[in-house]
Amino acid sequence: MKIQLALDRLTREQCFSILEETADYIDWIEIGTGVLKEYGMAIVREISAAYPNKTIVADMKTCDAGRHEAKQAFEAGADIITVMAFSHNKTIEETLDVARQFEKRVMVDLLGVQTRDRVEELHRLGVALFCLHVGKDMQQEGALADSSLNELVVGLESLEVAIAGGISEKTIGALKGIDIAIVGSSITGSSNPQEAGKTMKSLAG
Ligand SMILES: O=C(CO)[C@H](O)[C@H](O)COP(=O)(O)O
Repeated sequence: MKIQLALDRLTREQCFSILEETADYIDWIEIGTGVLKEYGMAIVREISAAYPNKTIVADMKTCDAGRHEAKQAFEAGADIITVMAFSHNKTIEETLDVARQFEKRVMVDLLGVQTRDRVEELHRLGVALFCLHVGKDMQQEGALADSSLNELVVGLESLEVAIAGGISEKTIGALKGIDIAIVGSSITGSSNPQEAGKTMKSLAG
């Protein structure tokens, strides 16, 4: 399983310092939505230039104006952008179209999606990378990401599946059938991000 490190609620300096400590243990770098709102596409340009061998995920959480936002992020160096599952189909189609032009990818964030109907529809539209997601605010009520979320996508062909939502050293080992574990605060909030990243990588297998 790959590790996607989510850089959320951090300054530019903290992002770079954590990346320096953890780069050996992570596969994909996610520039979190809050970091994008603070620093814009400049930080996508900086991180993609500093880490040319990593896959750069810009957590745009796009839900409208898909063509524009996808172009903006891909031009800045993102390899993958996130788009919300509830977006209009036109938004999904346009982001997929731009991704094809740039030879990049779209990850559709299933935050809030509870039934397979929408997932199947998105799959028919050409979505091949999904993120099962328990949001930060849901986590405050005790919800955490686990393999049961996989029911939303199981059986759909030619998919890669990521999962996010409070993944920790205690839970990562039980994530069955998942391709990418998105880990944020368990690493970025640790007093020793390097050690936390190393442990996560070894538990991810
Ligand atoms: O997309 C996100 C929030 O919307 C986060 O990147 C994701 O939840 C991972 O962070 P954490 O491990 O701290 O939950």
